[in-house]
Amino acid sequence: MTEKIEDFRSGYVAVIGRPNVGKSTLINALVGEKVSITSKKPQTTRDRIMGVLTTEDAQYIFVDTPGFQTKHSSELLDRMNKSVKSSLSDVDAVVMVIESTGWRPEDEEVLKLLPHDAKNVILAINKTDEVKESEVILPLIQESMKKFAFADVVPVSAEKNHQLDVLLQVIRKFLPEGDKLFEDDIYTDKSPRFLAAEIIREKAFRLLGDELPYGVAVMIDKWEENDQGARIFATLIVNRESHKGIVIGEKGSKLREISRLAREDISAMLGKKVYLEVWVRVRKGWGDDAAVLKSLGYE
Ligand SMILES: Nc1nc2c(ncn2[C@@H]2O[C@H](COP(=O)(O)OP(=O)(O)OP(=O)(O)O)[C@@H](O)[C@H]2O)c(=O)[nH]1
Repeated sequence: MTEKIEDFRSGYVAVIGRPNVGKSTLINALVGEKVSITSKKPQTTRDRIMGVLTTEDAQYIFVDTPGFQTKHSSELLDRMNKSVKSSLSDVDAVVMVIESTGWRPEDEEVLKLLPHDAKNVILAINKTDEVKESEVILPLIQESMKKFAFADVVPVSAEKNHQLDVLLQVIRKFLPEGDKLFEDDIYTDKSPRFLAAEIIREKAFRLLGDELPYGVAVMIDKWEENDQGARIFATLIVNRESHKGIVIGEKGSKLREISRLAREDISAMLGKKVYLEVWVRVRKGWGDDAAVLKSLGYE
């Protein structure tokens, strides 16, 4: 059978929103693969990570963006904000995410990044599972339309997979007609090395909870891989000497647990055995250090 699917569409979709509104969760739910890292702490998505969803009639290439930061300023945050702006050019559709609990000043800041005459911005009102939908959502939609000429507004719950099909149909209208840009089995443009570093960082965030301030980064020092397995050596970089002890934990217990959980996930990702060694190193104020940022890939 060589029946051609009429009107196949494919294009780029930027997902924007302040930290913690659920951008990563939404992309993960849509793409169905773990492409970006979620955590209860804001600012965990530090880079543009693409997830690709191919359906019968469309291919959606999602560009995740870091949360827009307005409160703090350092070189790192500056670069993150620039990355938000650059991800808005060259995309076919923009999905702006807010929470069902309503507009916050930081959401308004994100809105300011959008060109006023943009016709391709869809508002996704996320976490509808957290509110009484019937009472809250309609007024919120009306309020939102006064703030910006959104092309459409879709209430969703990324976590409960609610209304995501509707969101996809709405996005599809903005994608240009054309063939797939990616093969079906490609779901991320990130190297296993990058994803492994993200996994280690996620485990550190999860295990250390509120003990660990934002200043933590992961570097992969060495990566040896063959058909049977991989040997990976990584360093967790923290801001202060006192943070080092927190990450290591009593008799090394925290660091061991971080390594164990990360090893399981990396092994599942690579589909082979993994030996993982994680070290902790102190780097004062790495958030402002251009050289370190560059080595971590934040150009
Ligand atoms: N109840 C509920 N929680 C959600 C939903 N979507 C996301 N969350 C939670 O909200 C928190 C933040 O989600 P993320 O996906 O990390 O948010 P983000 O916008 O990518 O955050 P940054 O990476 O900091 O920019 C996590 O604890 C999610 O589990 C939802 O639909 N319902």
